[in-house]
Amino acid sequence: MLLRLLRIIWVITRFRLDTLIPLERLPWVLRTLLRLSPLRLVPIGERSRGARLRLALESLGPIFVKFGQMLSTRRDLLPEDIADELKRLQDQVPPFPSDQALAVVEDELGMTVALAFARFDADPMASASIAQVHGARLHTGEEVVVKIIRPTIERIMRQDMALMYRFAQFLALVPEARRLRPVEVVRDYESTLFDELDLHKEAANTSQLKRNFKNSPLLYVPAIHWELTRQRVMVQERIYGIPVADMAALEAQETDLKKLAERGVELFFTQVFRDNFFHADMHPGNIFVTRGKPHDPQYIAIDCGIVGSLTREDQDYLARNLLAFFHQDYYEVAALHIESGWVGENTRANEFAAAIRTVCEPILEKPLKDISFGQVLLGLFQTARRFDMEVQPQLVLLQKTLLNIEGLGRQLYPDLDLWTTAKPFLEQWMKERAGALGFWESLKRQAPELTRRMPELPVLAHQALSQMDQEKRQRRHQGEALGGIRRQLALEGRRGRRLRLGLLLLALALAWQPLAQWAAGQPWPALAAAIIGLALLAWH
Ligand SMILES: Nc1ncnc2c1ncn2[C@@H]1O[C@H](COP(=O)(O)OP(=O)(O)OP(=O)(O)O)[C@@H](O)[C@H]1O
Repeated sequence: MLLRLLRIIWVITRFRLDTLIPLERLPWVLRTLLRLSPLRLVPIGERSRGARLRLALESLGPIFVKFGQMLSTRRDLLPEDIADELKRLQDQVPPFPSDQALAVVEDELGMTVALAFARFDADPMASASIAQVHGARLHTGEEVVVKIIRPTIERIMRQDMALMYRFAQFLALVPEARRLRPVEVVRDYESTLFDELDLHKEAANTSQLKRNFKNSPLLYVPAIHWELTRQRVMVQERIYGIPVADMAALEAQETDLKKLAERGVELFFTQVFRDNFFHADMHPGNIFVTRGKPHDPQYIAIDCGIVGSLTREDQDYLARNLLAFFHQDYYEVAALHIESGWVGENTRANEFAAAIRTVCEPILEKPLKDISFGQVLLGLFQTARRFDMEVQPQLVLLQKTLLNIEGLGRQLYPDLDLWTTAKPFLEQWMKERAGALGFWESLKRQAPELTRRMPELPVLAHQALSQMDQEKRQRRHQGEALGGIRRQLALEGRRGRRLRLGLLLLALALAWQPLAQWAAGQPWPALAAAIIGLALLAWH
């Protein structure tokens, strides 16, 4: 640990990462310390601040490289020049030796490799910072891939994460850096990183995605071999699709690229709105296209380590905002945020709408084919943050996925009109949400809570009625001074009675079962008193 810390200090010195912190904004103690530190004797060199940060992360190893890659997508937090540089980060990690791979497999499966597989390829097909993939064949003759977690990665991860936390805590002391929420960012990273360590989770996500798209023309997901899957080993059906970035191969089989690009958008919105379960690591390396179906192109997805799902509120937020944007109704966007408490209730809708307009108008000015949903959402999050809205990590994950999907779609078919492809999805979803189906769904969801609160309903109904009466009396009092309002009051009185009766009936209907049980155990006088009480309540 100490050695690792010393190495990090050395890297910070060598790449003069201290220059990323604006000295003038530091508390005076830190400022003085840094001014006097021998660090400043090391020349900065000609490289930009982004390039120095990138090189520093690369020299600190795969966990830091992955962290940098994750940061590069947080354009809502980082300056553009740094985000651009971090995007260039590559994790070039050498594969681990095949005898170590075999040892992990045998240890996890509790049997020899020869017993589990008819063939196991010693040379890996791919090797990344956390896992390595080998080809193999089962005794049934089926070709599979075996994904194996790097043997020492967990220990390195724990060490590096502990250091990253320390560093984030230090950064949080600097007022300017606190805005970047360093500790939260590291915590987010930690949870996705450790999720990737457990291949059981990835396998479960894969199975779920497969079930969601069973028999779908949009997506094929290779099957998991559960009997050979453990926490550090996952065995999956091998696929032979065309990598989605291989334009030459897609064109050679005359793939309908327009359809493929549109299906990408459709796939994304189906995952987000129909299933509320989306693959959140949609980079081109994880997406393939089925061979031999050029006019009915189907995607294949692998690597479901990171998935996302939204709360119903966030789903609602997303759909309503995207539609409002689509209609360029910034005031509606602002009102939505205030109404649902996403930004402080003292926010002025006008000011907020103006701020959103400033960010989004230049984006929406472009021709449809150049508009990016992801950019629009990013602009919204950046603005909302200025108005003290806490953007949920799952929404950020979604926004990143959306940017990926758009990038992918436009690369396949540059004229892809995302809005037109997505609009029917959003509108259909809003219709279902607002219509009878949505009401039924929400009733089903709330049923347990309603049953729990049923016995309280008569009391709650009585409280509501008393309050209505009190308000009516107050208004009548004011109304006497204003003569002409009487007729209005009479009308309201009738409406009030109807409402009261309705409420009482509803309360009785909902509380019927517990009331009947209670009544069965009561002596006559108590029951009679209860009936008289209810009658008075209705008449009052
Ligand atoms: N089911 C499969 N069939 C064929 N090839 C596969 C399959 N699964 C993985 N691969 C190959 O192995 C590579 C790495 O797989 P995967 O993305 O699952 O690993 P990873 O360690 O998470 O990599 P990364 O971090 O780069 O996404 C893929 O790009 C693909 O070439």
